[in-house]
Amino acid sequence: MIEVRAPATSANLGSGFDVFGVALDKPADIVRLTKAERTSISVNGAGAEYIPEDPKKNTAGEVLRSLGVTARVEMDKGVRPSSGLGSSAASAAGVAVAANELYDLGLSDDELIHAAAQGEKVVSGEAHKDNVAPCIAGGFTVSDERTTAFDADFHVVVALPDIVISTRDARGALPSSVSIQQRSETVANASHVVAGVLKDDVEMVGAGMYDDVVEEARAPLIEGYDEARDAALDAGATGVTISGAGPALLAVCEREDKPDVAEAFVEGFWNAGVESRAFQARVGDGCQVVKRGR
Ligand SMILES: Nc1ncnc2c1ncn2[C@@H]1O[C@H](COP(=O)(O)OP(=O)(O)OP(=O)(O)O)[C@@H](O)[C@H]1O
Ligand SMILES: N[C@@H](CCO)C(=O)O
Repeated sequence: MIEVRAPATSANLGSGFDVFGVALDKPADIVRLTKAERTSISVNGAGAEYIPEDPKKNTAGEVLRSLGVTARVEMDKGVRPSSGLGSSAASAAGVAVAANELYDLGLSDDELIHAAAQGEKVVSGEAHKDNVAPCIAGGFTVSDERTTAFDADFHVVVALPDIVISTRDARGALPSSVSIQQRSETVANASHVVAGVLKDDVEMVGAGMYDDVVEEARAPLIEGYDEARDAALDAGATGVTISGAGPALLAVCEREDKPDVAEAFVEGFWNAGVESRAFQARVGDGCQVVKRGR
């Protein structure tokens, strides 16, 4: 038996749509794998009632299939599904890491990320890696065919409004083309996110997250987006963006501003008539084996 802690992640960081991601120090899923002749999945915890246990419909089942192994999978969900915090990816990544250990597969991080991304296909129809990569490698990641992981240590606040958005629907809201000017602005902003991570400069990371393509298309799906974003920026956030496909919002800020930013987020949503909760976090590690047994 192998038990793995798989952290929540925040994909995109605004300008890095489908490419950037960060691992968060909380919340996390716990995934337990035991060798078995056929794959079975049981799900408990946050939003378990919305998560299929059929291996063909659960990201975990698809990952095991792509690795060519079978196992009994028990998951305790700490990351609520359809919130924008990489819930489906946490299971996919956790199972990939656990199966690698359980069956001694000897796979590299890049190979595990590729396998975990096959699980994401079950949910959104595409094998994007921007959640599974930081979930496995930790820190800040840049992914296309391969993944580059950077140590990153900055503080964030996450707001979770009482709204449900599926990744599939949020992708359906996107424009099919962008102007050449939007393209160069996005390249500049995304470059500043990477430079900010490398220089440990939260002002630069926050400013670089600005995005007027994906963010503008998705903001109308999140009631209270403008109010919550403006309130968090006024309270000291250096940048605010939709986390993954939403509805969670992610603010980057200095450590000492976290309580004010969290309060401002909740008040901003409240002023728009939307209930929410906010929590303080920081960029953290990827999947960790927490227990080994028989
Ligand atoms: N193991 C799993 N954990 C969570 N959701 C799963 C899992 N397997 C399948 N799903 C389905 O995936 C959907 C949630 O995934 P979705 O990508 O929409 O949200 P998310 O992973 O929380 O957010 P994001 O990718 O935007 O960060 C739900 O419909 C859920 O039933
Ligand atoms: N990059 C993805 C993340 C959600 O899984 C999106 O924004 O659609």
